[in-house]
Amino acid sequence: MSIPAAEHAPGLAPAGGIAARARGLTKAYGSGETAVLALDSVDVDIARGRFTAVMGPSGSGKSTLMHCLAGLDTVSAGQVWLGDTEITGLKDRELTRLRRDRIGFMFQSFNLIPTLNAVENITLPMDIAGQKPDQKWLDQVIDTLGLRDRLKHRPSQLSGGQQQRVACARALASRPELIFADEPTGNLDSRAGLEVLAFLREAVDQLGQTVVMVTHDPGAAAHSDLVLFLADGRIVDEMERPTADAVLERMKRFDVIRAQSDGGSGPRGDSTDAPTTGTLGTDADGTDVKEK
Ligand SMILES: Nc1ncnc2c1ncn2[C@@H]1O[C@H](COP(=O)(O)OP(=O)(O)OP(=O)(O)O)[C@@H](O)[C@H]1O
Repeated sequence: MSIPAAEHAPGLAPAGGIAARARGLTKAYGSGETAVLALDSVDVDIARGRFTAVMGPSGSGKSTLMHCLAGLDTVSAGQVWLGDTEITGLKDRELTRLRRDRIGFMFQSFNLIPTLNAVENITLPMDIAGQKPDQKWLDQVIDTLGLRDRLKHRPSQLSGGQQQRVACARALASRPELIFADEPTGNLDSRAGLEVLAFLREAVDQLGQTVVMVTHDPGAAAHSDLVLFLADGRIVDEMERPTADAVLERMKRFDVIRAQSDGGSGPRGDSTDAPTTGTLGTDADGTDVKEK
């Protein structure tokens, strides 16, 4: 169930360690009549050691939020911190190093190097950085992800789910402060998607990692501890201990509001990706494959 607004503003952590935070985060694309306000003065805390999902209709600003929090995109106004480091204002070079050393990434397309085998892909970012992996940690990650007997395989010799597990291990290898996953199950069938979600969950529960995942899928969001809901570039709600059904119900309300306000179309994209009951179908806890 949604947390009543009276307790604290949606997106702000009540207590505990903060892995990343933003204040007044604003991102505009373009200028003049074609300008789009992708993020509208967002205040958000990402709690350390938790699994946070970000949901919202298409064009609501989910990817932009992730990119700005991860230092992959510049902001128009406001401030972003990773831990105690303010990243807004860092030079490109410093940002590159910060991303490399302190953040792990997973994307819908697994982004593995086809000519490298699994273990080479996993350690590639650290190799590029000239860092030696902590072998004990690496072993733990590899075993947690069930990749021990696949380490010498190239991506083409692995299933989609296994490839995403390699990408997950690559994101975890340097023991980053924060892992950003953008639709990590978007290219997987529901079984492989479930597997990856379970591993992300384990990364949080057993390895103490912090994960932020953008998703369109209520079933995927149900694996998180907290769902942040974005609409029109703002965090409008949050849900602790989400279930797929509760997330789906919340997403449907965006459809209703949109239908009431603009008849179903607007400047931020002319469709919502809030799933219908049908997309959940057989796997309320699973994932559905979404075209982007
Ligand atoms: N590079 C860009 N140039 C111009 N507008 C952009 C750019 N990137 C995003 N936008 C706009 O900013 C808004 C937010 O986009 P964003 O991709 O963050 O939304 P999203 O919630 O991730 O959408 P989706 O669920 O469809 O992936 C949209 O209106 C989008 O059209």
